[in-house]
Amino acid sequence: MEEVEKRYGVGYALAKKKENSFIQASLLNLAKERGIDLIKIDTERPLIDQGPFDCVLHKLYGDDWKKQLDDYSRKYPNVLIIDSPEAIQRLHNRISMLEAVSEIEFENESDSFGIPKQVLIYDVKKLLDCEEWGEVLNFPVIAKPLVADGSAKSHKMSLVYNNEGLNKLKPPIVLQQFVNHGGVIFKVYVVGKYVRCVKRKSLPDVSEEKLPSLQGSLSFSQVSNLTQSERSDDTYYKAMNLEDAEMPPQSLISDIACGLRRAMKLNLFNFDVIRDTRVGNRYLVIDINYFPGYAKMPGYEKVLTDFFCDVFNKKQAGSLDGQLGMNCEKEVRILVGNNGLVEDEGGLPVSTLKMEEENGNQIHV
Ligand SMILES: Nc1ncnc2c1ncn2[C@@H]1O[C@H](COP(=O)(O)OP(=O)(O)OP(=O)(O)O)[C@@H](O)[C@H]1O
Ligand SMILES: O=P(O)(O)O[C@H]1[C@H](OP(=O)(O)O)[C@@H](OP(=O)(O)O)[C@@H](O)[C@@H](O)[C@@H]1OP(=O)(O)O
Ligand SMILES: [Mg+2]
Ligand SMILES: [Mg+2]
Repeated sequence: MEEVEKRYGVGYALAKKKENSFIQASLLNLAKERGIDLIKIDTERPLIDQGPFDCVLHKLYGDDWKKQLDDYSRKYPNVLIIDSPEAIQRLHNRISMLEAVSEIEFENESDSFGIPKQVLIYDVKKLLDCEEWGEVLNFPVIAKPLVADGSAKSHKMSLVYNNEGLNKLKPPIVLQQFVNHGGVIFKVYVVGKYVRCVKRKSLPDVSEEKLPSLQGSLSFSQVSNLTQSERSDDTYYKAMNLEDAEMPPQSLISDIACGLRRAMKLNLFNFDVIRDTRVGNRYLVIDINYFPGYAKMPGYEKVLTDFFCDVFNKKQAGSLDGQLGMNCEKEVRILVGNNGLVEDEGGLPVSTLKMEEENGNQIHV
């Protein structure tokens, strides 16, 4: 008798905008060819009445969705929820988000990494009382909403040059040291053990000489997500040349990616890194996002399909326990290049790195 190929169902629950960008025919077709069916979860109906799926992929907010996932896991203990809502939750707060960076164990002699100095401001009184935070931070600072819940409001930032610029801010906010970084940000996309680093344009440096002449503050939102035409209207960004920017060391990026994946127990995220121009070999993680815009990576279809195949192969081999293990494989492919949003160089693989990680007892994907 002919053996029937086993097929796997991945249910996805995404906001409309995300669904429109991520769920492309090219992804659906490639996954299908490899035995994986991506099936839309109807968020208007109870999750518990749908499927059962082998895996649930999701980016939705709120307690109701979390409860639905919990109930689903109870009913179908074998379903893989990628990723766990509890693990995703820490990325919804800009303090707990960056605490993950300090949980990375890491040895790298030539480069260092960390996060910018930052202070949590809950009320206007503390905000205007510069003595409260002035010992930690110097102007310019960036004010970021504490909550990162995917709303437009949560992306509204201000670059604050002086006391006058503080007046418009609405706590709770995180005041973060603005660090000159040459106008280039590195976005590192992680999909399980796969890591890709791309360059994007960022805020330009603020010179110490110019600082006294700058007025109040500058409001902005998702600068590194602007399209070419949106940006070219703005003289602000014209001076920067992305091609000239040197990439960060690959070993450093892969160490941080593996470390964050393990510390956060997340498989699908990206993080933003800047290089402190004053120090040169010091890198700072400034933001971590759950399930970012993968569709902007050329070839994302294969990356995601490989990831699903890995997960299901391991599941079939009985080496997954319903939770995805977080150890990095010894081989981590790092693709370094620009991505489609800016000047696209196709992101060809430049090296295969050997990692010194022991796999230990944990299961890994
Ligand atoms: N500490 C910092 N020093 C210098 N520039 C910074 C700093 N923090 C943020 N920026 C700039 O502000 C931009 C937005 O900050 P951040 O990434 O925290 O916001 P976000 O809205 O969460 O972004 P995303 O769209 O990636 O989710 C960064 O891409 C970078 O250009
Ligand atoms: O669509 P979403 O709401 O998930 O938007 C995410 C966006 O991806 P998109 O490109 O698909 O819009 C991401 O862009 P890149 O980092 O990949 O450039 C980043 O801005 C996230 O912070 C956003 O997530 P949020 O913080 O708002 O939850
Ligand atoms: Mg960011
Ligand atoms: Mg963000």
